[in-house]
Amino acid sequence: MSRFTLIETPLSGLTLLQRHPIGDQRGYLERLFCREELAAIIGEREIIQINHTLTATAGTIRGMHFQRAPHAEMKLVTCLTGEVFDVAVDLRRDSPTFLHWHAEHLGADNHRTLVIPEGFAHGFQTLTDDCELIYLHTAAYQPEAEAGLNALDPRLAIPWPAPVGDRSARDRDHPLLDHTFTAFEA
Ligand SMILES: Cc1cn([C@H]2C[C@H](O)[C@@H](COP(=O)(O)OP(=O)(O)O[C@H]3O[C@@H](C)C(=O)[C@@H](O)[C@H]3O)O2)c(=O)[nH]c1=O
Repeated sequence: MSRFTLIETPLSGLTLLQRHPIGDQRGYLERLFCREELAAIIGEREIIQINHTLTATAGTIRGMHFQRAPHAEMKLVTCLTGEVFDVAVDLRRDSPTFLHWHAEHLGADNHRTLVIPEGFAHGFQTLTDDCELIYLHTAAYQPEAEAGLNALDPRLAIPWPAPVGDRSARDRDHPLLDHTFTAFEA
């Protein structure tokens, strides 16, 4: 029995997972990750770090973040409590969808995970209070390799669904892309 359906998105390599919980009278059990079932998208990568975040207030935006090469990583992003508008931006040099974004609602109720490969920036807006996300990472955290896009950059024009709430100082300071921008070394 398959625990996941893999759903392609308009951005090649960016995959949505529909998780299939196994329910009974007590509730359910579901897999958040399975190396064997996800081999087609995970390949030889290994999950080497798992992060958990709590975001207290609806409307908060975190991101858009990525790690530069050679520390680029794949992330599997899951929202276990609450609901978020989750966004990935294609930063791959020469990609036909360069700077295009794709968004999915991830939440406790829809059992969906977004698999964000190397070469994408990631961010989200909380749509409920007390959102808890869990991230599975294939590379170690490297603060010196961290980079970001401004979530409110007009060149990205991401239609955040709720009024923009709290953001970290770092995220507010990410510069806007200018007309000379062609690519990050993501
Ligand atoms: C990501 C990370 C942060 N930290 C520290 C740095 C800082 O003191 C504190 C909070 O970090 P940040 O402000 O970067 O947290 P946050 O803004 O939530 O960063 C996250 O944003 C989303 C959009 C992502 O995609 C994640 O990969 C991650 O970049 O935790 C670690 O120690 N290990 C880690 O792996």
